[in-house]
Amino acid sequence: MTAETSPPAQLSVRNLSVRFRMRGGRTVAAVTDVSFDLAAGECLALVGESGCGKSVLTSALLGLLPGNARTRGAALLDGLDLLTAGETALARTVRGRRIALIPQSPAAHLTPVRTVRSHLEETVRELTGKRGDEARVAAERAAERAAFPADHLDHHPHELSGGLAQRAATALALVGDAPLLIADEPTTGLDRDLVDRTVDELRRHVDGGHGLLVITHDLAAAERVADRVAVMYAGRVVELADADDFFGTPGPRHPYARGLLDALPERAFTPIPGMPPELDALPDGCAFAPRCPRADAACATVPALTGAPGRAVACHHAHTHTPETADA
Ligand SMILES: Nc1ncnc2c1ncn2[C@@H]1O[C@H](COP(=O)(O)OP(=O)(O)OP(=O)(O)O)[C@@H](O)[C@H]1O
Repeated sequence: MTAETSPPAQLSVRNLSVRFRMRGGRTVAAVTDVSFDLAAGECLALVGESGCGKSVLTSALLGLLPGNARTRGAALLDGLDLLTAGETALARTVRGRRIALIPQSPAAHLTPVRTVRSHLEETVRELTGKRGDEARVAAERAAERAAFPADHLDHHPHELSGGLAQRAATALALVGDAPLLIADEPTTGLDRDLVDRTVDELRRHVDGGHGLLVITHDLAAAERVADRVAVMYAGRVVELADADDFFGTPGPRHPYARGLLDALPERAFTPIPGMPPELDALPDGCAFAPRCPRADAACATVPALTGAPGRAVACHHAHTHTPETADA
């Protein structure tokens, strides 16, 4: 898809950076210069190894960063800059209403003394104004969509397995019908059948016109749900690709993204050697260079992300996608 034919962005993130100030003057560069657009009716999957900044990025969008964080850049949601909107606007008009979140640790977001039904009905009342039977039906419908079993609706959070808490969190996020959904590892703790069921429900949500930013380690789930994929490494987006090209032919262009796919058991099952860098001690040039088979002197400078939104890459030695050299 070229920039000219792209649908209008619902969420437009521009040069977003997040820094944490630590004791002793250390700075953690958790997110650096991230830019992407997300349209209504589109799913973007954010993938990358643990600690690369995926959750910090979503916390920044929702105004949920701790006090030692500093942000730069912009994140426009239908024109409202989420980074400068202020806590009152975010709490009253954004969280739950314009952006719903499936959080990474759902059990921690449920109140221990209340049942799942009570959580769901209260959220329905608060976000939609429905009352009584109407609220009950809407709550049960959301539970069903999230594959949360009706006979567990009157259970308390401590009575739920990790997988059930995950599905309760998904139901809660669907209830308000927010135009944008952010799902942070929505399939953790689910077996493969339930992963597929959850992912397919999320896809239906997208096909109904909602935007979805899904963060996942599960590349099979990403392949099933996403229109585009953003690969993060050491706080930066290093590749932004159409999902069909990325998972199929011609495949990823960034050596790190190729390594992620090659590490899958169903592919080459070859792990990427080495470890990601510490985010408070990043190298000067490309952060992937120490692990990269293609690195040379050019990698002493950080490569910019260049190219159309469906095939952008930040690498001095990206794999090329001309018909003759599709595998180069
Ligand atoms: N409050 C904080 N203070 C300092 N550093 C933080 C803070 N929160 C997160 N970080 C650091 O920011 C980096 C990015 O963390 P983040 O949780 O976004 O990674 P992630 O890609 O979501 O990982 P995972 O997939 O394991 O959730 C990590 O190095 C983490 O230690």
